[in-house]
Amino acid sequence: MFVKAIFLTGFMGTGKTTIGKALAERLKVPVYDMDEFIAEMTGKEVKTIFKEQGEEFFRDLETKSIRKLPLEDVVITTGGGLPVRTENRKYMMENGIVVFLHTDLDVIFERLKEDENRPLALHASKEDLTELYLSRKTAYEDCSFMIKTTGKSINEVTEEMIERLERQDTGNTE
Ligand SMILES: Nc1ncnc2c1ncn2[C@@H]1O[C@H](COP(=O)(O)OP(=O)(O)OP(=O)(O)O)[C@@H](O)[C@H]1O
Ligand SMILES: O=C(O)C1=C[C@@H](O)[C@@H](O)[C@H](O)C1
Ligand SMILES: [Mg+2]
Repeated sequence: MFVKAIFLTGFMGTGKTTIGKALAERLKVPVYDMDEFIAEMTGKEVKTIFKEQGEEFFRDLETKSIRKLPLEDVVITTGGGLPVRTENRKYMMENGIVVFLHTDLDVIFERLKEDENRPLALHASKEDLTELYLSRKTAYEDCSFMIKTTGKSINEVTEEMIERLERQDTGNTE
C-alpha cells in the first residue's frame, strides 16, 4: 500500500498514541508521537511545560514541531489540541491523510480520570471535558475520515483504519 503521512487526531484518550504505534507496526513505517517528540526536544514532560511555560507556549511548540517531522511513509500521532489551530489542520490536510479518532465521552472520561499526565483533564469534571470537546468538534471534523472506536479493541480499530486507508488509496470511498 502506498503510504504518505498519516496523521491521527482526536480528543485526549481516544487512543491516538496507542493505535498509532500499532498502525505503524502493521504498515512497517516509523511513528512519531508529537507529545513524546516535544518532550524529547525540550527535555521536559508535557505537563511540566504547561505548568512552567503555559499552554500558549506549548501550542507554539506543537506548531513548530509538526513542521520538523518527515512526511513520507510515516505515522504521526498528534496531541489532542493540535488541530485547534487552523494552520495546523491546513498543514496536515495538505501533506497527508488525517484520521480523526472518535470515542464516546463516557469512555474517555473513565480513561482519563486517574491519569495525572494530561493537564487539561486533571481535575476536570465530565461537564468540563464535554465543553472542551464541543469547542473542538468542528476542528476534529476537518479530516480525511473518521473512525469510531467505542466498543472496539485496539486491534479492531487498527484493522478498520487499514481498510479505510486502502479504500482511500484506490479512490473507492464507500
Ligand atoms: N480501543 C481501545 N480499547 C481500550 N483501551 C484503549 C483503546 N484505545 C486506547 N486505549 C487506552 O486508553 C488510554 C489512552 O490512550 P492514548 O494514550 O493512546 O490516547 P491519546 O489519544 O494518545 O491521548 P492524548 O491526546 O492525551 O495523547 C491508554 O491507556 C490506552 O491503552
Ligand atoms: O487535548 C489537549 O489539549 C492535550 C492533549 C495531550 O495529547 C497533550 O498534548 C496535552 O496534554 C494537551
Ligand atoms: Mg497521545
